[in-house]
Amino acid sequence: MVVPPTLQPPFLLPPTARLRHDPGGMIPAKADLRRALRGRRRDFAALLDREGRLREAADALAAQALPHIRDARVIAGYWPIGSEADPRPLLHALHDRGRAVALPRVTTPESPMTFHRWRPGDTLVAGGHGLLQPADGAPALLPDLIVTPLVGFDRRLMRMGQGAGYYDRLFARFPDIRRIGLAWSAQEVEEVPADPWDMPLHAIATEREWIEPETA
Ligand SMILES: Nc1nc2c(c(=O)[nH]1)N(C=O)[C@@H](CNc1ccc(C(=O)N[C@@H](CCC(=O)O)C(=O)O)cc1)CN2
Ligand SMILES: Nc1ncnc2c1ncn2[C@@H]1O[C@H](COP(=O)(O)OP(=O)(O)OP(=O)(O)O)[C@@H](O)[C@H]1O
Repeated sequence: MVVPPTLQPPFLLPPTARLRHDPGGMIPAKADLRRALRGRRRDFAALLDREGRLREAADALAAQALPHIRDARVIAGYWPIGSEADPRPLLHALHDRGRAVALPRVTTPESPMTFHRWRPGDTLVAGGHGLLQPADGAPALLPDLIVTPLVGFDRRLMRMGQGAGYYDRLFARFPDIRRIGLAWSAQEVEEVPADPWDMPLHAIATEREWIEPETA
């Protein structure tokens, strides 16, 4: 029997968290907000692009994040798709400083995301959703810091991603690994609707600032 994806068990959740907690009838809110925020991110990146400032913004993002994450030894980043905050200058800077850098690889929706070594110039392989991922031969690495792309975030350091659950499941499995979000400043909202399984980030970098609990 083929089980529809929505009925597959969320394996890592405690039984009480399996039913969506939705006291105020908020379930559509998350999907609506995700759509709105993707639109806002696209508009913001398009504006930067029109002004010829995308590279400058990516450099500013790297400058905000680098001082706070350069102590990590193995950093998991991501290869940007669409209008995501561009972490590439940051990944190059980390590599230049002798850090190991890894990129995510996903296969099926159920399989956990894995991380594989990336070095400048490595060939990446097309995955679904426009993703470029490390090739089969790239060695798997266990990061001590994860840099995650965001669709939206708030000052409590709660995040919203693609909604596929890859990062949620990863964070539940490795709660001790530092979780740093990257976003364009335009992706901030007053409050991301949080589900029981959502784990806050330790910090967020935008092209404008570094946001930590003390400064939030
Ligand atoms: N750059 C990047 N790499 C990543 C992720 C990500 O969000 N960004 N992932 C995070 O999980 C994993 C891949 N999973 C993904 C799951 C769903 C969609 C997705 O639904 N994409 C939309 C396009 C969204 C947009 O235009 O912004 C789609 O295909 O319709 C993308 C990636 C690992 N690698
Ligand atoms: N710890 C977990 N174990 C198993 N499934 C999980 C876990 N956490 C979340 N999920 C599932 O992942 C799906 C995506 O959740 P959510 O809408 O919160 O995504 P998100 O906040 O955009 O994050 P992501 O970047 O991980 O996609 C939900 O269907 C949820 O049931």
